[in-house]
Amino acid sequence: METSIIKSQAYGKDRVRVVRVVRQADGWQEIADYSVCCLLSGKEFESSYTKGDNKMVVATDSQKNTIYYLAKTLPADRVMVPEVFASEVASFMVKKYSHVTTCHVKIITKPWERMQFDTKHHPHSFCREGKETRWTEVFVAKTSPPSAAALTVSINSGFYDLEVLKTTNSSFTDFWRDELATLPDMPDRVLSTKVLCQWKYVAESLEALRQAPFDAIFAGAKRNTLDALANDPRAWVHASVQTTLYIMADRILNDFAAVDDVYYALPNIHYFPFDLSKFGLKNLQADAEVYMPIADPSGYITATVSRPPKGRL
Ligand SMILES: O=c1[nH]c(=O)c2[nH]c(=O)[nH]c2[nH]1
Repeated sequence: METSIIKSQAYGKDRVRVVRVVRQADGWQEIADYSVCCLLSGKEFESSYTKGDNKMVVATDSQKNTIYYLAKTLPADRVMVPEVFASEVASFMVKKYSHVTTCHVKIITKPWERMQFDTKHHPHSFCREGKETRWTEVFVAKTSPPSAAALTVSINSGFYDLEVLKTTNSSFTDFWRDELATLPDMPDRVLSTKVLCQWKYVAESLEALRQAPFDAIFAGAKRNTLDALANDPRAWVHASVQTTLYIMADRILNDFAAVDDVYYALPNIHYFPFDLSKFGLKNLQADAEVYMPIADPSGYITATVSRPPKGRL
């Protein structure tokens, strides 16, 4: 006789690859290319885990079908923005099935960029530039007591794998010194990182959330990340990865009221000047020109940044 209890459960389909094309009469076409994960939870699924009873199980195959069905039947503007499409899928599941209490939808996008020839954008051809990957994660839940009419929603979005490098105007000096510290002060160094940036949206309702400028926020988060790293004129911003991270996040919070907090994970991928003194060559500190990138280990600098409590919207 089994005595264990289910503490939590969620099941569904992962890596549902769906591509939606929007064709305009003048030949201009848009593409959205997604990998979708859809997971359902609810008390009534417990017996499928504990008793071999599948009666309440919405097959993961049906969940996959629903994603394609919605990609076809929803108006294009509810499919082409990943946050909006994820919200549509999640709220559809929660509303359609009375025994589904929460639905979690994650979308990873494939960033096709429109081809450009002599500054002219091509109407229907795209290429993959191999840059960052945009993703979003939506949770829709029935409020308690459960009611299909009232849903709570939360959205996290972000991007990862934005690889950047700068060859000067980054430093790391005046850090804690003790018998375990061997790193010399680095008043100027190569800085390289692979940015993971994610942000949380604030909204009263699904309807209010639909108004958020998701695409502009994604573009702004990326722009602020690059601009803070490359162009911020204040020397202290470049004193460490920590300070640069803080300024990146602060800029996003200042630019976008719909963003509640911003999380960054910035690996500090070390590029150490190679010591060539044995060959009579100066290549350290101010003489550094030849570097050895170190795959492992890397630094790993993270923080979540938000507005101060009273300054929140
Ligand atoms: O920007 C940096 N922050 C650190 O905390 C750190 N630690 C380290 O060894 N190098 C660096 N660089």
